Amino acid sequence: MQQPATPSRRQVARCAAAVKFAKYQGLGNDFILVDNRHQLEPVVTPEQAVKLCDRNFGIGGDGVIFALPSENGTDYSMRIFNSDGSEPEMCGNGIRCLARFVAGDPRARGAGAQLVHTLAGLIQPALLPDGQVCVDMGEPILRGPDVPTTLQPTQGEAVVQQKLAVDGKEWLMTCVSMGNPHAITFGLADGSSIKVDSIDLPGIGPKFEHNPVFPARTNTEFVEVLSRSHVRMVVWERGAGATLACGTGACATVVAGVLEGHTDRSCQVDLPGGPLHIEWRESDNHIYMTGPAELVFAGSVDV
Ligand SMILES: N[C@@H](CCC[C@H](N)C(=O)O)C(=O)O
Repeated sequence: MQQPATPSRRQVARCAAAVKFAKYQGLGNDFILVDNRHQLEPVVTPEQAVKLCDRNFGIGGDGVIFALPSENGTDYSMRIFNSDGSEPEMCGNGIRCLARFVAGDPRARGAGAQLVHTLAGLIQPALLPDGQVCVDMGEPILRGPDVPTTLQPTQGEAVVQQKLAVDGKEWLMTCVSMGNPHAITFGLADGSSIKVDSIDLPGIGPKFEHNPVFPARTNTEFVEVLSRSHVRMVVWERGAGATLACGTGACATVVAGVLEGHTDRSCQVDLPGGPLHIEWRESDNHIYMTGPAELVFAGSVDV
């Protein structure tokens, strides 16, 4: 009779690997955060991230985010896996959450600024006395679907709408990169404006995300203008689907709003999960995003 195979020590160790995590949310955009500063390689693989993000069989989240060892003199590095296992360059709500997580005590107030290395360059979150986090997100990059161009302040008035046919309609899109790609629409080529309540996100979102004009896929923002300093936005995220908020998406929305002449440089962006304040500062061409980040719970999970 064949004996049942005895698992090797290595297999046992892998089965039993417990990963400590904290789940945070920024306006309902929720993440599983892991302190990975002891080693360069994330302790969770993209495949394991998909399982951890599953809302029925896992912890549940829009992504898994790692604080990694410092690079280039920064305080630490950040990487993220989307809930589909893909790796984006940046995450605005996520970096606010990570900044509070790394600061230690989730109730810590005003712990000062951090310098974080990301795949989108250097990003600087600062914890505010009221518990919110203000992030210097760096400079936006304006690009059409294929040719990236660094956006200079002197080009601030340029209109960059491009027509894109999706679902039998011609959408006017402005594409802005915050390190990760965003396609923003305020309306259709026939002159009609977006009403966010009438957008069928699950129906239409994937048709933008996987449109061949976006070789790296895209995040898509549908924006309704309430005033020059106040917009509503819903988002279909690359690799995560409909989320309650998207920080990089809110930043890209205000850049597009300024370029298309809809908004001022300082603007409140209302998302399904709540408001973010965005300022595209003229003096340095950087975008500053301010919003909340809250601990949901912490624990340990076997991967
Ligand atoms: N929710 C994030 C963006 C996360 C990355 C995005 N799904 C992508 O693939 O680019 C944010 O708050 O910015």
